[in-house]
Order: sequence, then C-alpha cells, then structure tokens
Amino acid sequence: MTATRRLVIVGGGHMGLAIIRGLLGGPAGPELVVVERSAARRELLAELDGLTVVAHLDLADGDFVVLAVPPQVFAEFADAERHRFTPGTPVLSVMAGLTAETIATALGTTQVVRSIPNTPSEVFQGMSVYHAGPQVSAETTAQAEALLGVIGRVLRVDREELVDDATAICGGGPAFVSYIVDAFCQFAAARGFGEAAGREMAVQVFGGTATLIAESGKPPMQLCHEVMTPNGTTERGIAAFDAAGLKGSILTALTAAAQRSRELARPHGPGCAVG
Ligand SMILES: NC(=O)C1=CN([C@@H]2O[C@H](COP(=O)(O)OP(=O)(O)OC[C@H]3O[C@@H](n4cnc5c(N)ncnc54)[C@H](O)[C@@H]3O)[C@@H](O)[C@H]2O)C=CC1
Ligand SMILES: O=C(O)[C@@H]1CCC=N1
Repeated sequence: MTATRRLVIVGGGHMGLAIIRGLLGGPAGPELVVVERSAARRELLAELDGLTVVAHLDLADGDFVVLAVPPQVFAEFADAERHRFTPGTPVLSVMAGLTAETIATALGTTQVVRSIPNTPSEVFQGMSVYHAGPQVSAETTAQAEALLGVIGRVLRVDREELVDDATAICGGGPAFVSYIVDAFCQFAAARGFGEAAGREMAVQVFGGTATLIAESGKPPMQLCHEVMTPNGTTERGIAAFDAAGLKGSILTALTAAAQRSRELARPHGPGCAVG
C-alpha cells in the first residue's frame, strides 16, 4: 500500500468502524480518514486516535476509497459525489449486493474491487471475500487485498456472484454464530450459572471448537461424531436438532441471506427499501 496517500472510508457505521479499529490496531499505514454524515457518529469516531473524521468527501490523487455506506443510499451518494472520482480512482466496496459494474458506472471509475468483510475484522479475525474483474489493475487489487489482509483472512473469488454467497457465510456469519451463542448463554442462565460464567463457557466452546476444526483438519461431522458417545448425552441432543430440522433451517437462512444480497443488486427494485 506504499502508493496510497490516504485511506478514505465512507461510512463510519458498524462495519466501517470495525475496519477502522482493525486498521488502527495494525501496522502503521497511510493516513486514515472517515467520512461520516451523522454528527452523533462523528462524535464517537472522533474519540479514536489516529483517525481524521470529516463530514464531507474530498478526494485527491493517491487516495484509496473504501465504500461502507448502506447499499440503499449508494445511488444518492454517487449522484452527489461522482464529480470527485476519476476513471482511475481505486475503490474497495464492502457494500452488500451492489455489483462492481453498478458502482463503477455510478462513480465513473473502472477501479472497483467488490468485497464482503465481517465485523471480527475489528479484532484481526475477519474473513473477507473479494472479486476484482479484469478491468481492475494489479495495483488496485494488491492495495485492496493488503487492506483486507491487515484485518483478517482474505479469499479472492473469480466469479463475482460468489460474493453474494459469501455475504451470507462471512458477512452475516458473525450474526448467525452470535445468535446460537446466545442460546447457549440463555440455557446456562436458566440453569443458574451467572452471566459471566455462561458467557465464558459458550465463548470458549465456540472458539475452542473453531480452533480444533482448523488445526485438526478433520471434517466437522467427524468431530461431531467423536463427541457423540454411543447412547450418550450428545447423541440425544443431536437427535433433538435433527427432529427440529436445525441443519435445514441453517441452510434456509443462508440461502435467504444470499438471495437478499442478489436483490440488493437492484437498488430500486421491489423490497429494496432501507430497513
Ligand atoms: N455490519 C456488518 O457486519 C457488515 C456490513 N457490510 C456492509 O457495510 C455497509 C455498512 O453497513 P453497517 O456498517 O452495518 O451500516 P450502518 O448503518 O451501521 O453504517 C452506515 C453508516 O454510513 C453513514 N452514511 C450513510 N450515508 C452516508 C454518506 N452519504 N456519507 C457518509 N456517511 C454516510 C451512516 O450515517 C452510518 O453511520 C453496508 O453496505 C453493508 O452491506 C458488509 C459486511 C458486514
Ligand atoms: O446484513 C447485511 O445486509 C450486512 C451485509 C452482511 C452483514 N451485514
């Protein structure tokens, strides 16, 4: 990223802030600027050392732009700001749904990398998936990959539509996992564990299992069966999952999320209003 003058992040919401926190905690890089239109949000962002917070976009040669506004406001943003972009302005979009072509056409730059990161980027445990088409230069691709690499792991895909599926798996994944962790915490609380103890157990089980899956290289269902002592306690629990169709529900949820990403590609289409 040596060629980059400033990293300009547009949108300092949940995802923008997770990226900013990750970048601020990583090795020294170019000047970091966030453009945020909400005054309350700017106040919160201003508490971070090493970050320049502004209300309005202003671009110069050498700036690398990260778009982290909701997809529903992108068209309005592009209408207001396209005059600041040149055909060579490098852009990394983290917006769900919107295709690189839509973004490139709206802003008048050919240099658009489309990605989907996730909130664990804040603690360097992100999982980002990106696509860079043939019109994107090697330099822009390398800058985008280097940025995402500071905040976690990065996977490049050669078909852009896979970014929609990765949006379900990686982008939304932390929400799906947190939802399940919450159920573990609820059970612990109902059985009389204090909140901290329930949280500690649940987090260590999820983190420990993720590490075990990664380090053992074993298929997840093999590890599942290694826990299921015949006629034991876990077998009873998995039978309850199967009876409730849990795995089917998870597949349905991932499919729905990926479908929503594809819907968001049509920002003015039915069902694409904010909220
Ligand atoms: N939250 C997440 O875990 C993930 C979000 N994303 C994507 O990141 C983007 C942002 O999502 P969130 O951070 O969750 O939303 P958010 O609503 O928390 O943040 C969006 C921020 O953009 C600001 N904003 C809106 N229009 C603006 C403009 N014209 N100029 C400057 N700032 C503007 C808002 O004030 C707000 O602070 C979305 O496109 C979403 O699809 C991608 C991956 C994961
Ligand atoms: O829910 C959303 O639309 C965004 C994209 C992936 C995670 N959050």
